[in-house]
Amino acid sequence: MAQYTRVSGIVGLITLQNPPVNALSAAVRQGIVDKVETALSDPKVKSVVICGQNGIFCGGADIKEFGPKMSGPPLIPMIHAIEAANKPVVAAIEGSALGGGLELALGCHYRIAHSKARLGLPEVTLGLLPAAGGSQRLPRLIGVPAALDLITTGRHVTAAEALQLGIVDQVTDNNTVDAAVKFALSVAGQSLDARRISTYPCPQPSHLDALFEEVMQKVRQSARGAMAPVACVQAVRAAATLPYTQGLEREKELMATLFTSGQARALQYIFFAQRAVGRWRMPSGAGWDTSKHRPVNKAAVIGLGTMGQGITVALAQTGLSVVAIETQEKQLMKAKQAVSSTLERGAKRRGVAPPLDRISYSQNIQAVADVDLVIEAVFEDMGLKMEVFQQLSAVCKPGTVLCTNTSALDMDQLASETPNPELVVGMHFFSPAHVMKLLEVVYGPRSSPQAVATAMQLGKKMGKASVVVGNCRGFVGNRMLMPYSEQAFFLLEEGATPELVDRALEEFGFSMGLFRMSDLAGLDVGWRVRKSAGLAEPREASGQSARIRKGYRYSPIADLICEQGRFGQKTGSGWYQYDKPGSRVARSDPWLHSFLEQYRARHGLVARSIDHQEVLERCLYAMINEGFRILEDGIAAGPEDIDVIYVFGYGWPRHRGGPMFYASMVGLAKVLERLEHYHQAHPDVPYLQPCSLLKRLVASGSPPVHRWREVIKKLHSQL
Ligand SMILES: C/C=C(\C)C(=O)SCCNC(=O)CCNC(=O)[C@H](O)C(C)(C)COP(=O)(O)OP(=O)(O)OC[C@H]1O[C@@H](n2cnc3c(N)ncnc32)[C@H](O)[C@@H]1OP(=O)(O)O
Repeated sequence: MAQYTRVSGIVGLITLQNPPVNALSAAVRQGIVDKVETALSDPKVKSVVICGQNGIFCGGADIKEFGPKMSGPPLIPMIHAIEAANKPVVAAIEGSALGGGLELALGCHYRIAHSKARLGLPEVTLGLLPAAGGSQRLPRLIGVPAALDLITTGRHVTAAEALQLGIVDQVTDNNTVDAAVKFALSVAGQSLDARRISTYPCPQPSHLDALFEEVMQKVRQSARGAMAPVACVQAVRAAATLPYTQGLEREKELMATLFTSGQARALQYIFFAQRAVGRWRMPSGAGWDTSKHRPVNKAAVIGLGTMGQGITVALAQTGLSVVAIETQEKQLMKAKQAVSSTLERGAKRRGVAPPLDRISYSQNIQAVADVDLVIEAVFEDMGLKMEVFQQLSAVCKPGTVLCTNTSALDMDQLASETPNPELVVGMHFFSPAHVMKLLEVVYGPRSSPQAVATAMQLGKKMGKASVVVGNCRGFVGNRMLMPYSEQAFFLLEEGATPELVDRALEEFGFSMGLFRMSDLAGLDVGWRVRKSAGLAEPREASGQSARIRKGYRYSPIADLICEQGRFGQKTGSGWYQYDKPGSRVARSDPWLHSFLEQYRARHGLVARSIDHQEVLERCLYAMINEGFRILEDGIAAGPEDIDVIYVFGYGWPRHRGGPMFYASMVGLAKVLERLEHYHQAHPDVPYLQPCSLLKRLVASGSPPVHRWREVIKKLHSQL
């Protein structure tokens, strides 16, 4: 797992070999220990180069091997032995040097990087800290503020930034190993006293306490209950205040708490889930490995409202030629200006030229005649979308993939408007589309695997976490949102306030509670959907029937709020009040509280005290229950798909791994028991009735989340 050769007569070359990313598995660590010993004991060898095979230095510790019983040589003494060597050791960094990979490089005496290499300590994103000496060496090398930034965010830096920070000694555009060998020859025999980072004093910034206090506050605010970023700050503080060996002890102590934590498990699960969703499969059996995508060089966006503008920006930033269509001249001009200034701002941030000339604007749909793929993003109205699809079918060249950016409409109905329904898929972007990472790629019964593969490939190119889902009302994300918000409305009827519900959800880790989020998104959107579904009809002001639809419990509270013209932030009031329309600071609203009291009185409801636990159980377990139904219906292929959707698109706290992973951590039997309890109390709420897949999983001993697919497969084969 590590190869050793002697090059240029006196340089020992150690090559890490563990495809695809040369992760530091037990075998690789053993290989490094053995080959370093060989090199150091060979009198002909005067210096050593460490590199990785296939153009990547090292992706860090092998995450798949993490567990209670770790075998193989530990990293800390291995890296220490390299640093203590009496012959210069040079790291030749190509591709990535991440986590343990960078820590290994920091143990070397010199670091040469290729100009395209990326370096970083992303352990925090896996619920860990750089505990192979990284939290102690990096601040000694580049100073406390820069080390805090890298370690608490886990961000990867380019070779150029690494050079500027002082992480690497040289950057090359040529063959990195050749450059490192040349460098190793030049430093052979030189003193290494000044090259061992662990012996450096840690640079002391002025106002050390204030700096740490400020960073800790920032981290606590953005981490929302995540432990790792806090531990990272504590570890760097140890580097700044303690001698190296004591700092290392502190690093070890902090890591011990993180390593076995549920948060680390959740974050590592999400790391693999994000990659697993790329291996998509449709119920027909066709999937990522059997379906070839069509090349997309030119795409069109139809409809330049907020969503269409965001999609246009995202496509242009990906390097595609884009035809942007908007029939209303005034809106076209407004959109052109908005798209251009977003592209200019983004380009300025990245220090590149804005890709303005990649976009052509038109009011005429004929302009899409030669594009490879179209994304329709007009107003959420089936009649309008059908009209657009009919026009597209007449205009587009044969084979053009037609995508609809609907969040809830039936994409199969749209497909039926075209002579080639196999070319139609949904691409559900999230607003703002150039920022939000999630993309739901929706297939209907007639969508071809090639059309799905094309949309998935485009999503990947755009840097989206793209998830393939089946066609149903709300797909996965919005479908699960229905029971979640319904429970929140019921809780208001029973005595809660928006503030109480939001506080419980935010303490759980959501970036925003449901009511604050709804105010931001706009309450009128849901109102329009409920009206078109025949739910939000004007009814008697009081009496049971006002709170019943189709025989089930319904809360008209949100409809009544909308009837008052309270659509959220944009109108200056919704579930909260705002200083003025468009203002973002939500304030508790006495009007809303007295409205709730009057509402309860009118309907004969007696307010009771509701605690955070009930808020979480009712909102989250109802949502999770729907997640199980989605799996049962085959709309999502596995729990990972649902979890990636929730973490990347709905603000679910990443350190809790997504709703389905969370259910497995809580215990499926407990989730089932609480759902049964609440369903007994509210028998007229179907979302609380435990779904049969959940019962089946509990009956089969609540297997871990990665084994649910087996149970689902068995269930489907019996249907
Ligand atoms: C204590 C803890 C210590 C000392 C650590 O080092 S923790 C690990 C820190 N390292 C990381 O967090 C890096 C994780 N990896 C990546 O960011 C990326 O994989 C990459 C930038 C190194 C390469 O990206 P890319 O080319 O896009 O490839 P993929 O991300 O798709 O990965 C390819 C497959 O390799 C698997 N992989 C990647 N890194 C690791 C790892 N450190 N351990 C185990 N396996 C890893 C990844 O899961 C892909 O495999 P599949 O899931 O597709 O089977």
